[in-house]
Amino acid sequence: MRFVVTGGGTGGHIYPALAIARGLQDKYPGAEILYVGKTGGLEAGLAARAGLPFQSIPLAGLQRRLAVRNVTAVWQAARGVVRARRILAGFGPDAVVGTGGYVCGPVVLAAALTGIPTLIHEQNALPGVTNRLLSRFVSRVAVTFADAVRYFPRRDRVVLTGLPVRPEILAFSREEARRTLGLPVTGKLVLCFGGSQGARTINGAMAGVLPRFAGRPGVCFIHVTGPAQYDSFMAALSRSGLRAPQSGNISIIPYLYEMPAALAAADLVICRAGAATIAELTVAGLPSVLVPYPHATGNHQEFNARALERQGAAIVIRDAELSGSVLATEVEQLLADERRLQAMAGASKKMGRPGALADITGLIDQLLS
Ligand SMILES: CC(=O)N[C@H]1[C@@H](OP(=O)(O)OP(=O)(O)OC[C@H]2O[C@@H](n3ccc(=O)[nH]c3=O)[C@H](O)[C@@H]2O)O[C@H](CO)[C@@H](O)[C@@H]1O
Repeated sequence: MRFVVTGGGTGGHIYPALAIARGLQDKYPGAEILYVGKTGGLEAGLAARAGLPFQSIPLAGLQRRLAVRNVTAVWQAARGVVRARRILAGFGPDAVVGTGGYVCGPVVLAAALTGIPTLIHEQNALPGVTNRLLSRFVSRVAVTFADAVRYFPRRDRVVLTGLPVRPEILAFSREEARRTLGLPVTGKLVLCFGGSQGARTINGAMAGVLPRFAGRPGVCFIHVTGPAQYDSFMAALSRSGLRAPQSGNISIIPYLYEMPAALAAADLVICRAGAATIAELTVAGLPSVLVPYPHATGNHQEFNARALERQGAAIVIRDAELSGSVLATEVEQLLADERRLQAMAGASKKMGRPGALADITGLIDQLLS
């Protein structure tokens, strides 16, 4: 079997493509997989690290407003389709899978026009432009959120699968996870992080929240600042009397490599609303306070967050309304209300799709027969 996977621009598009590639390799031992990405994109390095051969297409991104650069971009996209057709003719894939980002456009379109079975995966509750355009041509659209379905005109082709999460996320029991992290087995753990870069406003609010909980029995905090903001966060915190990164029940770190263990150990999470983060929260069945990143394209993080809020799985605080006292009040109330926390955890778990990868590779399998 031979497959092409394509998707690029940000990790948010690339990691699901790599997860699907792994799923296809497991399902079809010996399958050959080619990653097609943008020339000079982040995907080239990540595909190489995943051991996948890579071919590239030169492309410029479209500007959202009317711009001269768009003429070049459209011209490059047309040439991209020609280049993609050549790559596909040379490789001869049985199916092509796209996970969003501009590069997906020419590759998936060229495949669809040549009659190769195609599937695209949409990570967010508000679908991206490329996937919306492509949905008219592809064989199947796999979505992460039920809320995304209405944006695709050909609903009969849309299937709710969820977003494939890294398998380690489900590997820990709560006790094992707490031992791994050196935390007490009893008591509540509040985990707080921004996206992979950290979040300035969440850090600002947490500098007000943490001193209120310092030394309080029965609750501990892990706060992840993001690598670039660690020093300024520690400086801000020391002004309120907390100096050490590890003081009693509070632990402050620049980046959390043990995310799977931390999610298994946590009782409440405070974070942004990126699609991968939300897939992980719901697979783990965790209640959350979500602060969507307000500058994400089309404000899609707010759509992601509201999808959880509507099901009772999360509380949403808008970035502009976040402050130390707003967040501290919310956390106090949640920690004091075990029944509410349990109800939110149950709602979150219901939205989780641990079988997302199997469902996606199953859909691809159907397209082959
Ligand atoms: C700023 C922005 O536009 N981000 C977008 C980007 O998300 P991006 O990939 O940046 O962010 P996500 O929230 O989707 O994923 C973050 C990932 O980093 C991990 N992590 C984070 C912090 C840490 O200390 N350790 C750690 O392991 C999380 O567990 C998660 O797996 O693409 C997603 C999918 O299109 C979108 O939904 C997001 O809105």
